[in-house]
Amino acid sequence: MTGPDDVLLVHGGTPLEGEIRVRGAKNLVPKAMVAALLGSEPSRLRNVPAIRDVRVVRGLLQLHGVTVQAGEESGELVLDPSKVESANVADIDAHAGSSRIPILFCGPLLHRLGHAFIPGLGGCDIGGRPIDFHFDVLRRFGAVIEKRPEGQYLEAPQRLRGCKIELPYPSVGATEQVLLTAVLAEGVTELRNAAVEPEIEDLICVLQKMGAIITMGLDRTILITGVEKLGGYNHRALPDRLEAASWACAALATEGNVYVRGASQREMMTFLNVFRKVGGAFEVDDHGIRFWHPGGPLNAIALETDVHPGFQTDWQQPLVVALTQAAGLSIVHETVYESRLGFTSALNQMGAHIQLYRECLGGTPCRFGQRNFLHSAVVSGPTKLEGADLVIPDLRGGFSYLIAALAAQGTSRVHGIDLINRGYENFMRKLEGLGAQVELPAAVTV
Ligand SMILES: CC(=O)N[C@H]1[C@@H](OP(=O)(O)OP(=O)(O)OC[C@H]2O[C@@H](n3ccc(=O)[nH]c3=O)[C@H](O)[C@@H]2O)O[C@H](CO)[C@@H](O)[C@@H]1O
Ligand SMILES: C=C(OP(=O)(O)O)C(=O)O
Repeated sequence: MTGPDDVLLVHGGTPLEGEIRVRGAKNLVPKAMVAALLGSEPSRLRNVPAIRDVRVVRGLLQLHGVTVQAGEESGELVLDPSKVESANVADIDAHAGSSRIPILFCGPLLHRLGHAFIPGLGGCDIGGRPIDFHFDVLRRFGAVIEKRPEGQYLEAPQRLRGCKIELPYPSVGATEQVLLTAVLAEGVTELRNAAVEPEIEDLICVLQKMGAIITMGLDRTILITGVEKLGGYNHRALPDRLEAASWACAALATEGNVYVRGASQREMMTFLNVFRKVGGAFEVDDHGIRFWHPGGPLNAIALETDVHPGFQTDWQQPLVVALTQAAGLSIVHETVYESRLGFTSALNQMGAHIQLYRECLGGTPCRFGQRNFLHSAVVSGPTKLEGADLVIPDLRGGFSYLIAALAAQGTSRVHGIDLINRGYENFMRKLEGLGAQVELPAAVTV
């Protein structure tokens, strides 16, 4: 919801300089919290960022009788699932539209209670984002699913049973759905065409600490041998490679120099290669990565987003802003989400030259080719950006607009900044710490 407090004035033209810290990954932490539901003992999750997706999951867990308390160290949560109980449907429904994580409660709740109610999902509006794979796999385990006006109601008439599954596409969420369901199902589950993103590996580490038996094979195959009971875990969440890359792009686009404490090379190798090809400089040390613009022109590139180990789609939007400053024609082919380039029209209003196409402009024909989706872009640069009135469309698009406004000449009004809190911890404080000229209008109009 946007209101006067949800607008940020950004005075562009100042390079971002300094240091910020990233904590645990948005795309792992809420899922590790859900995993705690499967245990018979408390779990400790460390390196938890203060972002909205964590708050949403905390609320849903508490509704189901899980106590969630702050631990001893900063960013530590202690989750005790010993009194899991059914929650009131109206209370769960209050979380409708808030995040994509509620769908991952299915398996754990079916194991613990024999039933589950899942509200309508939220998440970024970057494509249709169906959940058919999730329900197909849950049915294979033996769940019965009924669509009701207020959401989805699921039952497990008997203990869920392991099965053989092949995903039509290596979906991150559907892979996690299988993992969180198979670990306590009877017998063995074989998952083919699984997603293998670093956050999935980290979730597998969490589950293994709880007592699960999971083997990651070659060729996207995962084997899970169901066990009778799981304990708790003590885990430090892997760092947020998506947030780290966003700050890297902000450093590049503003001709700045930002040290991202906590950023980890291993999970960012594909991004780092692309960053270097574009002309960005970086240096890795034991505690993080420094990103900077080394001076001179940036290079145009051809880029396709893909499932891991390809170029992560969530890196695409911030990088496109940096590409508006590169000399020549860059090609961006978005193959994961059919509508993730709509944010570029506002960049064009700021002076960028970005043309969208329905064709697959990269080397790989994707699921969206020959259909009515503007999913390829040609970015021609470099272009001077001017401040504008911007309305944030989604999480990464929102951060990209901040980058564009910071790189632009003049002042931008960025509306809907609260959306950024869903995945970027303390972004306002971080921006100010890096010297960004930003102010909330409340401070301006008083
Ligand atoms: C909370 C979280 O972790 N979000 C991430 C997760 O989203 P999420 O898990 O929702 O993304 P998926 O990997 O499932 O989606 C990938 C593609 O599969 C399609 N699909 C997916 C499920 C399904 O049932 N049917 C179907 O058709 C989607 O429409 C999309 O085109 O992985 C994405 C891909 O790395 C990231 O961009 C998101 O940041
Ligand atoms: C698409 C994203 O997230 P979600 O799946 O939570 O909408 C994202 O983090 O960029």
